[in-house]
Parts: sequence; C-alpha cells; structure tokens
Amino acid sequence: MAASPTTSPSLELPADATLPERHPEAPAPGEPIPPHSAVCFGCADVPHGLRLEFRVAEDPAGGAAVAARMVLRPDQQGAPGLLHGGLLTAAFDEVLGSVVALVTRPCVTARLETDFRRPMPIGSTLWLHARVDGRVGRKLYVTGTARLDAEDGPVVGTAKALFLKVGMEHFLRNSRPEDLEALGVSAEQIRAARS
Ligand SMILES: CCCCCCCCCCCC(=O)SCCNC(=O)CCNC(=O)[C@H](O)C(C)(C)COP(=O)(O)OP(=O)(O)OC[C@H]1O[C@@H](n2cnc3c(N)ncnc32)[C@H](O)[C@@H]1OP(=O)(O)O
Repeated sequence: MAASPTTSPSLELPADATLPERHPEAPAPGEPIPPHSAVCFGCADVPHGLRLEFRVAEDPAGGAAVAARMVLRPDQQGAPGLLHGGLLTAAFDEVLGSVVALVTRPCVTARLETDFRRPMPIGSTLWLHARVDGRVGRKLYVTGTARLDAEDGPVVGTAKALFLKVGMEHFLRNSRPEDLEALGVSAEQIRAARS
C-alpha cells in the first residue's frame, strides 16, 4: 500500500547512529546560551515570544544537552488558565533546535512529535531539557522533556524530533530578502543564491 503523503519515516534512533559531541566552540555545561536572533519567537526577549532562557546542560554520556526555562503567561492560554498546546510544541522546537546547534549548524526541523502528558497551568514555569541522541549524516535525532515548576518536577510533555543539516543557501533562497539584508547579507549574495 502506498504511504499517505502525511506519513514520514520513523523518528526512532537508527542502529548506525553515533553520539555527536558538542562543537569545540560551543559553550560549556553551565554556561548560558544567548538568543540566536534578536527577533526569534522562541528565544529572543520580544513581547509576544516564548522568552525561553537557556543554558548548556551536563550530559552523562558526553553528548550535547540543554536546559531551558519558560514562565507561562496569561496571553499564552488555550483552555482557561492552561497553556495552549501549540506553544509547548513551539517551545520544544526551540529547545530541541538549540541543542542541535551545539553540535552543528545551521539545521532545520524536519519532523517534531509532542506528547502532552499533563495540563500546564498559567503562572507556572516549564523546565525543559533536550539531548541529541544520535546522528547519521545530515540527520540529527533529538529528544526532550518538559517538567512543571522544578527541574525534577512532574513531566508535562515529551518530544522527539529529526533535524536536518542544511547549507546557508537554504536561508538565502527562502528567507525574505529584507530580513537577510538586516543581518548583513548583500543583495548580490541573495541574487546569486537564487539564480
Ligand atoms: C543567513 C542567515 C542564516 C541564519 C540561520 C539561523 C538558523 C535558525 C534555525 C531555525 C530553525 C527553524 O526554525 S526550522 C523551521 C521549520 N522547518 C522548516 O521550515 C523546514 C522545512 N523543510 C525543508 O526545508 C525540507 O523539507 C528539509 C530541509 C527539512 C529537507 O529537505 P532536503 O534537504 O531536500 O532533504 P530530503 O532529501 O527531503 O531528506 C533527507 C533525508 O531526511 C529524511 N526526511 C526528510 N524529511 C523528513 C521527515 N519529515 N521525517 C522523517 N524523515 C525525513 C528523508 O527521508 C531523507 O532520508 P534518507 O533518504 O537520506 O534516508
């Protein structure tokens, strides 16, 4: 039977995956990870954003891991007094993406699955953790956990994702030219990537 167009390959870690180390220039465990962009919905200090705060976490196996914190605001409600579920998925996208960036960059999310395990009351704090479980070529397999109000609090959500390493041309070809130019990319570079 033909696969449905919405069916993607599995997110299970392949048997030939290897555990990637942090890039030598990545921050060390305990150090904060600054926003990767001043306007990012996930990590920048923008009024409407998630405003996640990050640090590099220790990984017992020597791999790449991050810890992050997010305070749940009244403007993030879905059900009354509870976090909108899509925002947990957005938080996982950011947190899992940030741990991948400790290994290699740039990467983009190809697939992300969220399991919602408990309601998340507005006013509480999410403590998120993510780890790169393995790499096969361009593919990075990542998992994450969100806990309520403490680093060892009850699990409210878990996630699995596949990120793919891309070249800078991914952004040069697809991002809005004015946003690239604001980062210092020349119109000529954008034209060349798109020709
Ligand atoms: C200048 C300033 C910069 C500034 C840089 C700043 C960086 C900021 C980063 C922000 C990150 C994001 O927000 S990401 C935002 C959300 N994500 C996106 O927009 C990505 C949209 N999707 C895409 O562009 C594309 O589908 C890609 C790049 C993900 C994949 O396309 P591709 O590169 O052509 O790769 P493709 O051949 O299709 O697939 C390669 C392998 O991966 C597998 N694969 C592909 N998709 C999936 C999937 N969903 N689930 C399972 N497996 C998959 C394929 O089966 C294949 O396996 P095999 O046959 O090899 O075994």
